[in-house]
Amino acid sequence: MDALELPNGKSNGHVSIKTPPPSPSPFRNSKFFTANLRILVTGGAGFIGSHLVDRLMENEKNEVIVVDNYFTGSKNNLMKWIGHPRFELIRHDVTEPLLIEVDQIYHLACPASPIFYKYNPVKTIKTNVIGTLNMLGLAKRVGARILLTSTSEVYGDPIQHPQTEEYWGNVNPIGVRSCYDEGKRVAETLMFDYHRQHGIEIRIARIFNTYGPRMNIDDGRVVSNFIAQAIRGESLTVQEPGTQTRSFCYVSDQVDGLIKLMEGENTGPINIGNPDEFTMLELAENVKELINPDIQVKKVGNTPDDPSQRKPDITLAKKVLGWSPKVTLRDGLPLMEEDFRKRLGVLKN
Ligand SMILES: NC(=O)c1ccc[n+]([C@@H]2O[C@H](COP(=O)([O-])OP(=O)(O)OC[C@H]3O[C@@H](n4cnc5c(N)ncnc54)[C@H](O)[C@@H]3O)[C@@H](O)[C@H]2O)c1
Ligand SMILES: O=C(O)[C@H]1O[C@H](OP(=O)(O)OP(=O)(O)OC[C@H]2O[C@@H](n3ccc(=O)[nH]c3=O)[C@H](O)[C@@H]2O)[C@H](O)[C@@H](O)[C@@H]1O
Repeated sequence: MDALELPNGKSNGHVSIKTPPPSPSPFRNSKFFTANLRILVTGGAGFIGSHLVDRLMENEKNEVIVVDNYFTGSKNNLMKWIGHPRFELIRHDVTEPLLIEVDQIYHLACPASPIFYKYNPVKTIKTNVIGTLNMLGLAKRVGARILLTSTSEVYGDPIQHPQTEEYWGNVNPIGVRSCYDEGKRVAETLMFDYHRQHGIEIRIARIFNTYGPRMNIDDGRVVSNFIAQAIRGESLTVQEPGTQTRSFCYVSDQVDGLIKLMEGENTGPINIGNPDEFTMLELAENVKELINPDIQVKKVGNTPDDPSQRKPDITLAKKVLGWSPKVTLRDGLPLMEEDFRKRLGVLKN
């Protein structure tokens, strides 16, 4: 007896397939690479985030997903990656939950310049607390390793100088900067509680003042202010007293440190910064000499709770990450000047 043919082309026990199987989905052929790691960068459209994305994308085994709400960041910073098969950009606010499958999370999303984080302080706290909770929840669900970009501001107006990671800080809990520095302190606490309670793999970087190309021209932070002012021929606005100090790290060094921390075995917190310390008056003199010797330096009023001194002790970073910064301020400033001149459309004489 002949095999009985069924409507789907198969037979009742005897093999008799009339039509060939459908060809595989054309999307199968578009998977021409196998990614080893899928990496999420929150705040990846911002200054440090976009430089980090550039470095991560250099590795052909990485797939990078950026989420950003564009509060201080911009698609322009990621233009060269838009449309790349290993890259994805999502407009998303980290204060809302995110469902996604990733292996690593670099959690940078948070306004960083004082004028922007003070603009909507409640939103800054929500970003630091609810945003970090959401990213930790995501890390827990998918088993991803998560790195938080914390800040030297967790040391407040430090009494210990230079600052080691053991120092607990001197922070005003109710001041105008608290949304940021207390927000980051809670974010660090959440990271450690998820680590202890749920075994999440965490990394915490305490970043010290980082500068470089792609900072917003009107970002309000001191290096971008001075460079834009020098190029425009305006006076450099040194906030009083001018003897307060900061230690400036070039962005490529910062990104090296963050990647080493993520790849290494130490949870942190680890200071990532350049220990070369300058007063604001010294910074202004450097900018003047390198960019425009004709400009004036003028003293202007300061804002409350401005830390009077800041310098990282990077012994731990050197020891456990084998990391130390390479770019001096005098080498980094001209690189930033070049970028600012291009964007401002003012060529060097
Ligand atoms: N640059 C520094 O000197 C410095 C120092 C210490 C710590 N940090 C930390 O490093 C990170 C990056 O700083 P940056 O200098 O690149 O600042 P940035 O302002 O250029 O970048 C922050 C990015 O986060 C995005 N963002 C803000 N709130 C968000 C939200 N709710 N949801 C999604 N995206 C959001 C912004 O749009 C922006 O793209 C921040 O977490 C900051 O606190 C920076
Ligand atoms: O590195 C850090 O941990 C933190 O440092 C900075 O905060 P701050 O150091 O106050 O940054 P700036 O606004 O650049 O101010 C630095 C110093 O320059 C002074 N300043 C600022 C602007 C200006 O035009 N002139 C001027 O003298 C300020 O008074 C302050 O003493 C960043 O804003 C934070 O994102 C970051 O977390």
